[in-house]
Amino acid sequence: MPESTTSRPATPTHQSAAAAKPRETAPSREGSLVWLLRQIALPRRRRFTVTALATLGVCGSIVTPLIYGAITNVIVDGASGPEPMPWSRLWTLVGVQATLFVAIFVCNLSQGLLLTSAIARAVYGLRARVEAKIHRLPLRVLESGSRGELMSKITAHTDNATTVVGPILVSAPTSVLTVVVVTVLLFVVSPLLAAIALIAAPVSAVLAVLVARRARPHLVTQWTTTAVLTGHIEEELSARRMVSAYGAESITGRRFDELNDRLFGSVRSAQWASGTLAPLVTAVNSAVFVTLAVVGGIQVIHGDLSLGAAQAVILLSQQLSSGMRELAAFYPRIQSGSVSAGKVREVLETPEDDDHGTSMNGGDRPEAADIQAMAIDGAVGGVQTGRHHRPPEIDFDAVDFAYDPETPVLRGVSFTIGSGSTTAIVGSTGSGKTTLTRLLQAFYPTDGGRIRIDGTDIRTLGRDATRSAMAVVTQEPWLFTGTVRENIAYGAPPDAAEPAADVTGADARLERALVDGHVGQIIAALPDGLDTAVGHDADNLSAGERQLITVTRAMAAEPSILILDEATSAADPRTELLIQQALHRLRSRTTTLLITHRLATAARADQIVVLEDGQVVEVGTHADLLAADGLYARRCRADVVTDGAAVGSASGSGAASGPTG
Ligand SMILES: Nc1ncnc2c1ncn2[C@@H]1O[C@H](COP(=O)(O)OP(=O)(O)OP(=O)(O)O)[C@@H](O)[C@H]1O
Repeated sequence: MPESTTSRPATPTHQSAAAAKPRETAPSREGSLVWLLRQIALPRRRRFTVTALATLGVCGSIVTPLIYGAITNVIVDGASGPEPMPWSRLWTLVGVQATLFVAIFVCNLSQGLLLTSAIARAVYGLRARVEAKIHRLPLRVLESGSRGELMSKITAHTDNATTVVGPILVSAPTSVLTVVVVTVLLFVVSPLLAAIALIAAPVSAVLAVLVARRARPHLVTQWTTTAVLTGHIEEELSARRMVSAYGAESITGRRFDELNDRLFGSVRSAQWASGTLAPLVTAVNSAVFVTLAVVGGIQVIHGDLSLGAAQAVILLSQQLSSGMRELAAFYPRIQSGSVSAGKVREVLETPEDDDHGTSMNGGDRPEAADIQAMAIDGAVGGVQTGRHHRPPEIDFDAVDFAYDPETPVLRGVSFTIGSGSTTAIVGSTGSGKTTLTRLLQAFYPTDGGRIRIDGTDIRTLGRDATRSAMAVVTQEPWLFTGTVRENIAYGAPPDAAEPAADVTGADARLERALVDGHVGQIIAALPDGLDTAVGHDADNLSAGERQLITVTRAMAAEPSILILDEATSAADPRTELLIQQALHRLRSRTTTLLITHRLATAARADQIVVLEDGQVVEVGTHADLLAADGLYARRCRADVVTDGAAVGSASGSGAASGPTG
């Protein structure tokens, strides 16, 4: 739902690296292509029509040299023989030839159009499947891979893989058909000339294999480097201010140059390798062509062959060589396509979250309808409509978790957040606070223990039902390209079940959130108010403004569970107070998990959980914890010393009195 950005760059771990490797061995080249054709699966009738049209086109083209030959013979006989010129026969042949040209044109054109549109549709579907799959991949897989590589798989590799579909389905079979039929015809017309013409075939095939073998490693390097370069540029753009601040342009520039050089080298080598094929095959064919012309001419002089037949042989041999050239060029293309098909396959065959298969709990997972009913009843909330009656209770029960099996992050964490209450998690850096929120959002399964929402294990609820109840605001607010209004309304979409009927409801939620979020003043100061465009990095807004907009978006969602992870860290104390007051008003409808380093903020929560080194060391209200004089109390005293600001005494606890947030 509204926001689920994580605030920390991914740290690859042993476990995640293993998870990122979807298969031990890369799929075989043939395997990838067969797999790709299965994915593309053009409709049978369309395939049949395209094949029939292509076959007719090829047959028409093959017949034309024979008709040319017949026309030549009629003219030669009519001009030099005793009989007068058979004009009607000549015009008939010319008419047949002209009709054939038109028919070939129509067949080739309609075949090309039908095939192109069918492939474009199939690619559209394939790209959509890859995109949808990305959302179902376990987070570990996404965290461990490079973003550039993933982007390449979704865009460039998907496109490149599908460029081989047309050649596999149509060009290659029609080229084979041309070569076979032309060879047979050549043998019928003149076995000697046919044998000479065929010399080119094995030579071209051997050349194609040798060239493709040389090109393949360069193609692989080209694709891998393109992916790394894309990732590097993306990273450079998103961190451009930091890069400038540290004067690190030369460092990133050097890395860019290095990758650019590598890409240039691999592209040049791949093109050098595959570029030699066409001229080599053409040279072989030219030699064969000259030989045919000489031998055919001698046969005509000796009267062993008519002039028309010799002409037909030469034209047929041209068709033979162009068919073979196409087949030779097909091989490197297949190589490049198969590399890309393998990459796309890797994504689509990566095992998904358990959640999308069977529940870890086996058979006791509720049906979708049950979950919906629970959501409407308020059991798992109803973020989008605010239909829930009672915010849920959340129970962390002996939760263990590790990103990397060697390094436990959470150990036996247990605490309960009462319905409609606010629990603040405090603890040192790296103690596991954000990790707790990620587990609650079902981004990772727990290694031990349970997390329950109103008594139901979230693994039983399923990922989507669990998250549908939540709104999350992190310390690094995520805004998408659009207007401020769209960014806030993202949290309050119309009811999916009745979108038309709920437009007013969504508007009302948006208005309410604007008032509650206290963003009115800020929005009024923006050039176009609510319609101010927000760029990708929201550079035109301050960090505090961005946070305020994301908090407002979360409010517009009217969630039954609200997760605030250092959500107001960039806001000034007055703005923070306003946000806290607004969040306080949500309290009766929302169960809140609040992560903060500001103890003054934590002090106002109903319950404070102190986390140290992945373990709960203290739980209680601000007053309880001060009275216990443990770690929390010591931190409060240290805060007073360092900040000069009192967090609050036991008697003045904000737990019951103040706003939360
Ligand atoms: N995606 C990840 N992969 C591997 N290790 C991670 C990942 N995210 C966090 N960690 C590690 O888990 C531990 C707990 O991190 P977490 O973000 O939960 O701490 P935190 O208490 O929220 O810290 P902070 O107060 O700095 O935000 C840290 O040691 C961190 O390095």
